Amino acid sequence: MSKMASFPFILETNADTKVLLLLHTKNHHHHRSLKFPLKYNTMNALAFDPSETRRGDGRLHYRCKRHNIRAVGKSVGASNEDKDESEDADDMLKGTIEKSKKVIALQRNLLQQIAERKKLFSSINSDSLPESEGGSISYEHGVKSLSSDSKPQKIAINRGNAVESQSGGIALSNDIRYSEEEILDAAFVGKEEYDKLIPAETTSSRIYFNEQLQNRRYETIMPVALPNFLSYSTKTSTPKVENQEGGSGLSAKVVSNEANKVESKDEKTPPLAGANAMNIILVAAECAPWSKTGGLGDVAGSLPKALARRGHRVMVVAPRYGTYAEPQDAGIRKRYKVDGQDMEVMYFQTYIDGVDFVFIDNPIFHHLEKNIYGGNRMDILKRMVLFCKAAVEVPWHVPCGGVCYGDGNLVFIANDWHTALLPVYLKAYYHDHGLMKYTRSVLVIHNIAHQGRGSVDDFKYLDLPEHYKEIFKLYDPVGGYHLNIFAAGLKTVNQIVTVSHGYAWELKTSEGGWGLHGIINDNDWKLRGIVNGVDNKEWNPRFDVHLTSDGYTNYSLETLQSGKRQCKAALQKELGLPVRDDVPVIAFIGRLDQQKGVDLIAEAIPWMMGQDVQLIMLGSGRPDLEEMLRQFENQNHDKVRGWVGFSVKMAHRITAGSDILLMPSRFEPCGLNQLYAMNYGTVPVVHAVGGLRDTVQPFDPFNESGLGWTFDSAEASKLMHALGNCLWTYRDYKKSWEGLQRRGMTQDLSWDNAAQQYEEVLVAAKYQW
Ligand SMILES: Nc1ncnc2c1ncn2[C@@H]1O[C@H](COP(=O)(O)OP(=O)(O)O[C@H]2O[C@H](CO)[C@@H](O)[C@H](O)[C@H]2O)[C@@H](O)[C@H]1O
Repeated sequence: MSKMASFPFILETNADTKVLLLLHTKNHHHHRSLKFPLKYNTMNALAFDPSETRRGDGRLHYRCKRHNIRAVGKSVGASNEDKDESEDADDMLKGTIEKSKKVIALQRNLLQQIAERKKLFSSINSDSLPESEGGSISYEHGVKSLSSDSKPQKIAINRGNAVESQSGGIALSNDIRYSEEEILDAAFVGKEEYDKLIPAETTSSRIYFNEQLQNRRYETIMPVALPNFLSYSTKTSTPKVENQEGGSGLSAKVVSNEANKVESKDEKTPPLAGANAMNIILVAAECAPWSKTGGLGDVAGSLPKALARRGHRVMVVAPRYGTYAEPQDAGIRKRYKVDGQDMEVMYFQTYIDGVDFVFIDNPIFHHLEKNIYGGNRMDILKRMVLFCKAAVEVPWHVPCGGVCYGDGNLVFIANDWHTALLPVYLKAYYHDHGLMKYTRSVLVIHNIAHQGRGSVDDFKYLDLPEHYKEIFKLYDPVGGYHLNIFAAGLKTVNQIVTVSHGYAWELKTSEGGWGLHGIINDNDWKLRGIVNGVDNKEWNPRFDVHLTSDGYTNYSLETLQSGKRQCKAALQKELGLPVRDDVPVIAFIGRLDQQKGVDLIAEAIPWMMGQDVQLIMLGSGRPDLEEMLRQFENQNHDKVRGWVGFSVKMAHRITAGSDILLMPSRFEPCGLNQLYAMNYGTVPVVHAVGGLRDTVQPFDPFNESGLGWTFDSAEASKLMHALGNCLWTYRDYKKSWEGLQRRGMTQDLSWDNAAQQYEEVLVAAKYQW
């Protein structure tokens, strides 16, 4: 040390003086003691407390109370001993610089990987990417190739495994999970530990960081800071980085800024499925927008896209009921036997939003788009036998993007009784013969009320070995033994999902299981409830294409009041109702059958008509209920509109233009309309059952919380009571009403949440034997 200033003092600089610092840091969580050399000019701003400074053992001891730092200083060149220590210090300094460089290189590498993953996501996810990236994008039989001037790369979707980046970044085999402590310690540990922590093949490894770590704010006085690159899909603050050496040519701050840029481009990107990425084929009797009679169509059209966004290779297989614009003939013909008759199928396919849509074509499906489940029992059964037989072989026969999915790392998602034969065929035709060994299946229950029941004799149409008959046989106290397709599917499949937690519970009761509760209880170990999501492209007031004409308008949370008012006026005008902003508009949308509780509305109509309200009902189904709707309108022409039919456009417009959505369902596995309603600032009044109970938290006026009104049993009086309270709040408590609307609109109802949970089920199925 060249000189000591008078106290209190600031350490003065001198070119060849080094200070060996013994650092004791302390915070609420841990004590750390570490040793490393610094050039003393890095700390020349530290004021030391004179009372703590003392001289002894030939070295200078300083203590800084404010920073809780003790310093032991030595002059370089003062003696041999000093020299040794100084050289030690030099070595340590060099070591630290080396480590810093390595960590910065690691950061740069990881940032590249992050950027590539982001691109991969965007390319799967977004149609608008080509413009925003300034590159070009081409779909070539499902292989999406993306080129941009700055960073040419090709992303190929691979057979048998999910996603691979050919530009060398992402893929691969090793899973390394770093805990928070490990990352923090990376800056402190010695070389051996450091090398253990960051293996040489890091660049070809998947690196995961737990969420806590991603969200944490890090500040450290160490020269190397790691944290910002850890925040892949969540926001973090920029860490404080003090890189004194700067020898790498890339400052950590630059690295951090790049990470922020990458992040801000697409903040809501969900995480990749990572090592869980697999091939998924969802098989359903309907798929929106091509075919839809209700919620199943919506789910088949939306869930696969959310799974694809997670990095899975995803296909939807549905029957081709009509002539669709996008899907093209894949040029493949296969024959299947149904009831002893050879039937040839063709395959039409298209690739949209990262999903392969394959439609199975045969004349028995034609002209049924408006009557998917129409015809007699045998007609439906034959359609479903053909459909399931063909669907289970699609991964072999239909090359999507030039490459078939294959049967390794493959999971089928079957839906409701219509496709419950698929897991049975998978087992009987393939697994039992050592084929498709690694293919698994999941069965989703959207509605247990429809089960594919028939006479036991119908078993012969299923084309299965005789010993399979037993799993189809079910005893019914009324009808005796019968054939039950849902029952066989539930027993055979690897995992079962239903569309809400509440319904998962109800299915196990004799009231909710519709005769299948015994089987569901037996298979409880493989049952899970996952609440449906909302397709935020389709059902979003901000982008809704049905709100762009006829006086309607798109709106968002910010423009909720004016936007909704305009939509309400447009709806009243379109339906010929008095255009009044102050009258509450109550809506019902749904299939007209016993399930939806339309009869409860009928009972409540006289009371409702005594109120100053407007009621709009849209539905189709049972002829007697359709007639009832017409009557409501005829008898209350100034207040009621009963639209009989199936109109997607009107469903959207009614959801946007109404104030209240009524869902008095007797049972409701999930219910999508109440979710759509909340997304549009329309307040739901529902029977608290199944998914309705799960998704509509009752309004609490004392705490200004909740999302709508619920009633606890399917009775008209309860409906009136709940609706009465709702109307009262609408009229007299505007602030509370706005709160309800806002809370509804700000929920995250996206499919991404559900997709993540589905992924867990698919993984469970994959590792099930
Ligand atoms: N007349 C009409 N015109 C236009 N659109 C109409 C319509 N009638 C109904 N829809 C639309 O069909 C869908 C109905 O979905 P739901 O989930 O409410 O009921 P559904 O009983 O069909 O579905 C079953 O499967 C879904 C999906 O899992 C579960 O949510 C649900 O509880 C279960 O009963 C909505 O998109 C709705 O707008």
